[in-house]
Amino acid sequence: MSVARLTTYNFRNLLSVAIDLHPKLNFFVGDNGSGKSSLLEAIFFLGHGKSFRTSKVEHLASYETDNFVVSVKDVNNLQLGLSKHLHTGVTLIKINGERHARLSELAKNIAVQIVTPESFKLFFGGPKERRRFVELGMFHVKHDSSKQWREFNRVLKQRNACIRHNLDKATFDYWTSLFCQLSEDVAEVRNEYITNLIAELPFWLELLLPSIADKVTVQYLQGWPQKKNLIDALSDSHEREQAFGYSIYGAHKFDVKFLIAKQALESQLSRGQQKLFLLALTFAQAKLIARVNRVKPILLIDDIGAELDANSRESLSTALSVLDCQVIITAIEEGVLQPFINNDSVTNKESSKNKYHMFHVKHGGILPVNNSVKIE
Ligand SMILES: Nc1ncnc2c1ncn2[C@@H]1O[C@H](COP(=O)(O)OP(=O)(O)OP(=O)(O)O)[C@@H](O)[C@H]1O
Repeated sequence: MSVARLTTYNFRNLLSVAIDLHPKLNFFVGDNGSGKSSLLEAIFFLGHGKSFRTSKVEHLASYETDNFVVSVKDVNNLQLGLSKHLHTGVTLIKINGERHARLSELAKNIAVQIVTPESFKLFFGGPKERRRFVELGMFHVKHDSSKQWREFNRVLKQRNACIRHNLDKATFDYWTSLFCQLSEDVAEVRNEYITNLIAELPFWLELLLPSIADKVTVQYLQGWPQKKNLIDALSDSHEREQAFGYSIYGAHKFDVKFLIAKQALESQLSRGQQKLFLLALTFAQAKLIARVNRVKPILLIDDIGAELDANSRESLSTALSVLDCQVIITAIEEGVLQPFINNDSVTNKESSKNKYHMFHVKHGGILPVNNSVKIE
């Protein structure tokens, strides 16, 4: 999907927004605290039903308001809307005016990916961000995986309760057996997804980080020792589990490791290079989502100037032109956008006017900049 019109109401500090977006390239420029990330957050919220920076959805409503709305329309007039009423807790999902019960219905029409300065810093630290990244991709590529994942988490909770309360052996064995089976199932689906993702990666690394492209290896760690059955690994670690009070192995403990010439990526690459690596991975995921789901993702890049020098932004601009998705970029200074604005392959060659849309963001208000012409 490519958003033609975005409207928001009572979202963070944004004044009521109703703007027309370019099908490919959009820039939002403004000072710190003007509302740029809030705008990306609104689009992200529509794609995921949650924020990328807080787990408290109530924080998304403008101060002293009780509800907020985000809706979009594409060029074919497909309308998607998501609103939240804080007082009742009700989330309203609408597709072409009709109510739907599940977010997965929205996800069939819209896929949103985001890269922020924080996401790249976290990505190469602990496993939490990498798990979130993989889960996001699987949500769009393997629709049944959400159901399987919910069931897995239900069983994990039961098994953890057995460990914590030291329940009888029969009950414990029952939940352990179910837990192992579901872990194996989840790990298999995930393995297939990660294999497909890794296959897309070299192309984007060649564009963004050519000097290390042929030195990268990616390892999928399933969540328990690779050479052991989960049931054996669990029984060998029974005492440790009891000391911790939760399941120390299983599909929830998966991770993905990135190595450069067999060394951990974070010890080999500079911060800017790590950001380019995460972008390459995000583009690989976007391509996979577009291929399998037949919905082109919308890519949000917050604060494009952070960590990237002019050469890196140049390479990124070339990669974006190949990606062929709608991209929404924020920046504090207009100057950092030059490589994107001047790249003729990124922008529409047929018309020098309809290259991109640029907006200035100020105190929550969003103003289109004149020379970025609206698509009629
Ligand atoms: N629920 C809310 N209602 C109204 N204003 C809010 C709410 N939550 C946050 N704000 C304010 O919204 C402003 C915009 O924040 P936002 O993160 O979107 O800025 P930004 O333009 O991305 O800034 P930066 O360049 O520093 O990242 C901040 O000043 C913040 O205090």
